[in-house]
Amino acid sequence: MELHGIFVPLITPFGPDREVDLATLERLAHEVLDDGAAGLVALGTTGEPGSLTADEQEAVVEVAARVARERDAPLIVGARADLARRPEVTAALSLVPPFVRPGEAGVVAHFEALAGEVPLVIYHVPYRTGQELSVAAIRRLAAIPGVIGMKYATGTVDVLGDLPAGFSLLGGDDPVISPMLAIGAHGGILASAHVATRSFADLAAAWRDGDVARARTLGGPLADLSRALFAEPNPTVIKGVLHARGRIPTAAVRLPLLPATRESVAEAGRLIGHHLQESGQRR
Ligand SMILES: O=C(O)C1=N[C@H](C(=O)O)C[C@H](O)C1
Repeated sequence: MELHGIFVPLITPFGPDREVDLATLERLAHEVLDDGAAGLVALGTTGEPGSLTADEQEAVVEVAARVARERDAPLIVGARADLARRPEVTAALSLVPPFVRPGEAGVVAHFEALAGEVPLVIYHVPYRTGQELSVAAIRRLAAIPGVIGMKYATGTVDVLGDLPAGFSLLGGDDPVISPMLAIGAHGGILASAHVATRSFADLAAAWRDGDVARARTLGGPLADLSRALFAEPNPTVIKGVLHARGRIPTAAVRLPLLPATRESVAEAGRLIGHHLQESGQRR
């Protein structure tokens, strides 16, 4: 199974009392699919899963699964492997074991033991986990039956060479998605794509189709936009912007996150407003 295109890791919208707003979550999920997202991610980092109760996590996955079913869209679920055992779930997003730094052999053994019932997309994000992986280790992981892809977020663009057929490389660092797609990534998991989703989807399509001129035209402005959206811890600025644009009822986040500053939200909002106007998009 190959995963292509742009997956949006959904934020978790909160209401005035910081309660999870499931109706808004459902609308957001439909909106990004309407605008060209290839699929959804529930309970990615962007969804603040560590700040949700077990019941809230289940409710979020329930909503995402309903939308995925209705729209026949792929769904990747992070945070809890048990929630990925649903017919609507395409794969579990499974983090390289954080903090422990088990070494490459340990990481490979971990995923060999984990792979089975639910297809896995490995989330490689060394600046969060503390565990680097060489190209050789990534190739060993890609060869494990049941591992169908990797969300690659090293902060840089690395050439990984030929990976097994059916293994999907998905960029996970928003500002460098264009160069990642240029060197062969199949798509991306991008919180930035909550806004200007159509442009991110077009960027992935342009690189896939070899339309380099179009890809270059889109890649620069989208990198600037992503940098502005990540000026403070994710998803604080994105929530600020979505709120300012009337798409979610509050910009609230839960601790340990604090709301983004007015300046960061204003700067990201300015770039987004400009991009949407230029490209004739509504959101
Ligand atoms: O939620 C995710 O999955 C993502 N997490 C990354 C992060 O917060 O560092 C960013 C990426 O856009 C999606």
